[in-house]
Amino acid sequence: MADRSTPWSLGGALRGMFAKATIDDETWEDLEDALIRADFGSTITDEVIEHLRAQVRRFSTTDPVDLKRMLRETLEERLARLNPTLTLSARPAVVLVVGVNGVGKTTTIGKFAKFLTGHGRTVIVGAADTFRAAAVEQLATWAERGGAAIQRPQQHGQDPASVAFQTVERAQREGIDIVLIDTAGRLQTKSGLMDELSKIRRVVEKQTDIAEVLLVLDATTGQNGVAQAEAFIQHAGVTGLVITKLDGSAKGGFVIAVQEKTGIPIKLVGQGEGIGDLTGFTPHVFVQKLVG
Ligand SMILES: Nc1nc2c(ncn2[C@@H]2O[C@H](COP(=O)(O)OP(=O)(O)OP(=O)(O)O)[C@@H](O)[C@H]2O)c(=O)[nH]1
Repeated sequence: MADRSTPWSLGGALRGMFAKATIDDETWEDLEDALIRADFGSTITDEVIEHLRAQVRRFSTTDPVDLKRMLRETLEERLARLNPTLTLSARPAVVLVVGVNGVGKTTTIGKFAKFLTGHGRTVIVGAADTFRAAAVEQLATWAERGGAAIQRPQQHGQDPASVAFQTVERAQREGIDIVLIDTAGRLQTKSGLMDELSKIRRVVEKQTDIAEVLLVLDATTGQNGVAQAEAFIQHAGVTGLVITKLDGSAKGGFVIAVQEKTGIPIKLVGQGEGIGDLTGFTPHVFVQKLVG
């Protein structure tokens, strides 16, 4: 993760508590407040506190430094229950990128392309959000910055599934390693959107397996954003989450809550508007920055 100040860190909220000589009632109240404010949600907060109280009793410690270490271990253990590794070994590996408008899908595709080309992979982006010409142009700009080729719709409003098909076909013909397909975030109806996604899936699956379906979520919207993305979680066969805009969020606990709530692993994290501001997700590194 980029080395910069993290607004989502619990460091400030926990500082007073860990500066004390011993663990007391106030320590537990402060910890609970800090977790709730960071958007862990009440269930995870209660479970974490209960687990830590039991640990503190078990090891008969009164030292806040021990408590801090236990907090890190507990959060890391919870985050590490799911595997954050991207499965991109197929040739080509096809990745569908889904999510509601405005969460940072286009930007994420550009950053992800850059990340992959930086690791020596060749990438093509498919513009399967075909109804907004401006969206195609914006995607083309990001694809170019990421060092990726782009498959554009041949006419306005072309069937998104046919653009996806042509993108995969071109990757197969030209020996391109990774296909990133941008999809629409908003249609008239949710069922229309889900039908469109299933059609893309059906068409592509005739050509090759789909390697990943990545759902992009905006960290600044917290739990509300998860509710908005519910249809994707239910129907789109999501294999991984991308959390964007973590740099502008004070809700570090959202990262843990969202993974537990959806049961889907976080695979990428965006922390800025620059092309280099996307990294893989490493629970150990994340928790170090979260707890301090
Ligand atoms: N600070 C910050 N801003 C981000 C991040 N990712 C995306 N953004 C910004 O969020 C806004 C929306 O990003 P887009 O990539 O256009 O989002 P989209 O989901 O494709 O939206 P539509 O094009 O409307 O479908 C842009 O202003 C981006 O610069 C991030 O990790 N951090």
